[in-house]
This record gives sequence, C-alpha cells and structure tokens, in this order.
Amino acid sequence: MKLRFTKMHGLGNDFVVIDATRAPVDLTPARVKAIADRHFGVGCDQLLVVEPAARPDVDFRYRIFNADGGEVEQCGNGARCFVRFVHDKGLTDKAEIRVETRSGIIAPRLRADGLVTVDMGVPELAPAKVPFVSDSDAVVQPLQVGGDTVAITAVSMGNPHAVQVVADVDAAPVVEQGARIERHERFPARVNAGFLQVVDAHEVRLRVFERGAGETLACGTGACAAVVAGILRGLLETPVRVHTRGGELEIAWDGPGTPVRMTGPAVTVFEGEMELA
Ligand SMILES: N[C@H](CCC[C@H](N)C(=O)O)C(=O)O
Repeated sequence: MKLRFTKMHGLGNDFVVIDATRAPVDLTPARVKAIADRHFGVGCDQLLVVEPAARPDVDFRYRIFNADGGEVEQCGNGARCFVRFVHDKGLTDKAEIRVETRSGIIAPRLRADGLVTVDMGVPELAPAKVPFVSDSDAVVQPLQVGGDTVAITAVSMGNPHAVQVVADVDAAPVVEQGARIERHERFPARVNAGFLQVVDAHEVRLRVFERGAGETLACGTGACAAVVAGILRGLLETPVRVHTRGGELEIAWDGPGTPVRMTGPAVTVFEGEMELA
C-alpha cells in the first residue's frame, strides 16, 4: 500500500499528516508504529488523519495517533498544523474551521500573520473525568512516584495531564520521572506528565513527557493544561507565554467553565510517500 503524507511540526512536535478526505485509510496500530518509527519509517511524535465531517456542524474530523500506535483524544500542536494543511491542500477556504475530535469540537483559526489560534475547549478538572483515581478534587494532590511524593494538578484538555511545578525544568527528572508518571496506576488511561517552571505571572518554561511518545520538544495540550494548573494554583495570570524546547506558545484562559485559547506556529516540512506493508 502506497501512503502519501505531509510532514509537519508545531514547535518541533512533529507529525505525519494524512489526507483521508477522499478515501479512508486503514491504520492499524502496527502500521502507525511503522510510519512513526524514526529509523525504519518516516518518523513522528504523532500521526494526524484528516477525515470528512461526520456531522453537519463541523468542517472536518481529526484523528490522532501517538507513535506507540494508540489513538488519543486531542493534540494541540497538531490542531494548528491541521488548519494549515487543509488550507494548503485547498480542502477549505475558511480561515476558521470547526473540527470534530474524539473529545469534542475545537476551532483552529489561521491568522493573517501566519500564526494559528485554536479554541481548545473547556478544561475538565473533575478527577473522574481526567481520569485520575482520587477521593479528593483538590487542585494540588500528592502522587507517590517511586520513593518521591510529587505535588500534581490533574487536568484534562480532552486528553489527560499531570502537571507539577519545578524550580528548573532543565534540571528536572523529566525522562526518568515522566516515564513513571505516564504509567502511574492512578491514571488508568495513562497520562502526559508536565514539568512547569514559573518565571513570572505571565511567563513559564515547560517540558512534557508525553503519553505514547516520550518527551517532545513541545506539547500544545500540555501547555494549555500547565497554564490552567498555574492559574488555579494562583501562580499565573492570563495570558501566559509558554517557553518550550521547540519555541513559544501563548495561552489564554479566563477561568473555570471557559475555553483555553492557544496561539502558535504550524510548519510544513516536506511531502512524501511510503510503501506500507
Ligand atoms: N501524547 C498526547 C497526544 C498528543 C498531544 C501533544 N502532541 C499536543 O500537542 O497536544 C496524549 O497521548 O494525550
């Protein structure tokens, strides 16, 4: 099977994007892993599939697969690439589109300056909805990680996030501890582990160990979840500039019950095709 794809990235969080608007693509977990493999395949953190709308109030459907082959609910950097992709491919002439994902509708908008703003929806804070096993709905909760007790905030942006505050993201045990948090038994769907350093009330640094992909250079939903956690903890005020290893995002949130708005770049790197078993 010949697979045509577009390679894109949002701040170095990289994607293989597939246009399935004219014909469906049969993606098994094994095929996703083969495409995402950085030595035997194309290589990416996530695979994004563009599908026709399945309901009248949206323009497209958006499916997201992690490099480990698992299908997930949401991808923020991918949403920015999604709207650039459908524009560049002539699949829409709208500047703002409504996109159905597994966790609800998001609205990416291509701006005149080339950046993309996305209404990422309303964050979910109830533990059961993250999901996070807890008998408390406190904003900060202790999590036993090996011999350490970590103070996390559990937030869902459609996908699950566990955010902790650290003094220095460069010194934080992101890979070793992130891998343990990702698979912690109190997160039954696993979790994206965020490490947040507060510079001031409107500026942070962030590293994320992503569920199903490991540490990425940037995580859009992770930046949204980190700003929500920081505002709820009284450490941040909207809007917040989020410095990731791949570059900067701007995140705005007016508080519980309101949507998170993310602004950042989306870049097309190359077009390609791959023989797929
Ligand atoms: N690893 C995430 C999906 C990709 C999210 C990230 N790449 C973003 O930009 O939001 C998860 O398993 O929930």
